[in-house]
Amino acid sequence: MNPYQWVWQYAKKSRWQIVVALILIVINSAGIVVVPLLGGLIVDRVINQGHTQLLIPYLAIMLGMTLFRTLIRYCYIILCERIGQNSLYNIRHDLFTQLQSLDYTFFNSVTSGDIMARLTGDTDAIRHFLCWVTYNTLECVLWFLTAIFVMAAINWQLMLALVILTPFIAILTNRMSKEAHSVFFNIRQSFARLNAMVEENISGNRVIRAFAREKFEVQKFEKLNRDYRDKNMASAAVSRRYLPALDFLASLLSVIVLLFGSFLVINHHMTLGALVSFNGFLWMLNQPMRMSGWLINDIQRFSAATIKIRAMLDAQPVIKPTKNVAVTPIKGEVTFQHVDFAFPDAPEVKVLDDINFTVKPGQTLGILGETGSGKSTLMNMIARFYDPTSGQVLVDGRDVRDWPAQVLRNQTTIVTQDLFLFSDSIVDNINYGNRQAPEQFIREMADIADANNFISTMPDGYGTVVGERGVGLSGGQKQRISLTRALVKDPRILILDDTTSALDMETEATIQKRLRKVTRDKTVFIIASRTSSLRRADQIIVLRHGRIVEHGTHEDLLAMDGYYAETYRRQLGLLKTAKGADDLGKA
Ligand SMILES: Nc1ncnc2c1ncn2[C@@H]1O[C@H](COP(=O)(O)OP(=O)(O)OP(=O)(O)O)[C@@H](O)[C@H]1O
Repeated sequence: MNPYQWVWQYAKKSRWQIVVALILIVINSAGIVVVPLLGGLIVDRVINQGHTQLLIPYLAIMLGMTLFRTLIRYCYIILCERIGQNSLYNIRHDLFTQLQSLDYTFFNSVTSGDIMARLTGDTDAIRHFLCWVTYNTLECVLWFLTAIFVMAAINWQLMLALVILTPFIAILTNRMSKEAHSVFFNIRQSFARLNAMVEENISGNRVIRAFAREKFEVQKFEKLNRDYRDKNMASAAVSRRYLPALDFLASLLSVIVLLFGSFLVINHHMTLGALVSFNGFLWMLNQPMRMSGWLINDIQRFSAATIKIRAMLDAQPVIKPTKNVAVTPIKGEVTFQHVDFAFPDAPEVKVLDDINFTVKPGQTLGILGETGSGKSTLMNMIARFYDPTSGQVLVDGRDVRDWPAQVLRNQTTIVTQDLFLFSDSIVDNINYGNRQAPEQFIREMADIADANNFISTMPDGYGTVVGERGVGLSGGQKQRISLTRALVKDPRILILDDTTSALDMETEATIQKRLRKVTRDKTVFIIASRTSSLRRADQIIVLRHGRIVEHGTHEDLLAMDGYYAETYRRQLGLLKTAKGADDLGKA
């Protein structure tokens, strides 16, 4: 499908408006011939033959026609704007809906700046095409054809003299179109890189300030900014090369008309009025030639934009939706059977290697492992954010690929390390997964997560609006709000990925104690680096390089005297030291 067929899918929803706009454009272009024709008649009949009584009617018709055409042009410009905006509304809708259906694999491979470029700059190029380029191109084509037809009717020899230039115009516009295509694609890529950098700079502003790297950031921006400017200059260079030539050819038309036209008038092959009319039509050939360069640029910008937008619309989620499965309530038993996993961009690196375990509803599985050992990836497989490369993940004995993703995700909640809060009120952040949650329930859950106290002391309590990504809250406060949000959703499977790492041990212990009460019938996974958070789990696994190297209860693992036991002893030792120091301080 070429870019025009693709955009037609959206534009055709306004097909009646398009038909009306087309009719109006044709009427307007036909009406354009009246003024030059009357100009010729005024010379021949009023000036040469002395029919002065005709001057006022001719002028009145000229004025009336000009007003009529202005009105008609106004109407189709409005219509084109409407068609363009409506099409764009649907394109944006499809893009955003598609964005929601894409999975982690897509977001791992595209920067948010690039996505933003598609949703803003690229859609604007399409709007400009539909709202402006279309009717201007159509006008140019119609004027050009009408002019050729009418001018040939006035004097075909003179018209033939002008046709000599046509091959040159065709060669120039064709060459310009080809060069402009790659130039605009490069501009588009450069704009996406610039956007991505600015987006990252804004999200990472705290890190930049903390490391005092503002100058470095400015230099980084300057490099991309320069690249963007240079790419735009390259586009200007294409215009510079071709537009003067097109302008020259357009001006050459006047020279040919005056030269050859005067010769025809002098030799009585043409009246002076006919030459005036002919000359009056000349701008209808000139104008399209001059405009063609600009229109080609805009068409190529549109074409480059559609490539990026269509790539996003055509992207397929790696996680395929499940078809025709009976939906039953989830109980929460989770089984991993010989699960291997590698990311698509590094298929040779096994991030998970032969993982096996079963967790029953009501049980808790603790996970310990060095950083990068695969803990978060393992958890992401339960709600099917990734599918195993081999082996099976089962929920209630059924492969997760046979559960509708919506059902699975509704009943599985992950409190991720990357705490994300919307710039909304605290209550709207908390009930994000359960909009109908009663106020009392929200407060109870907030109490369990030890969030109720600090939320109640905030200026507007639960109605307090937090900044973007939770700005204005401490790391521990964000963790507690995220935990409350997960509890309010009341899922069957709860995954806590280092959720209480920012809290002091005492608060963490209190939360864990309260949590046990509400998670009695749930399946809980706790990823933690403190063994104190894991010791009460029914089973604990230790991951190393994606493999389970230890598996059992707290006591089993201590008896094994491996990584867990060593970590436990080290942390206990630290604890004792801290307590000893505390006692010393008190003394
Ligand atoms: N999108 C990705 N593409 C390729 N490799 C990835 C991707 N995400 C993570 N990895 C790699 O997979 C491995 C496991 O990552 P994972 O986030 O699961 O570790 P983790 O044990 O949760 O670490 P941490 O304790 O630091 O959170 C790491 O080596 C990491 O570099």
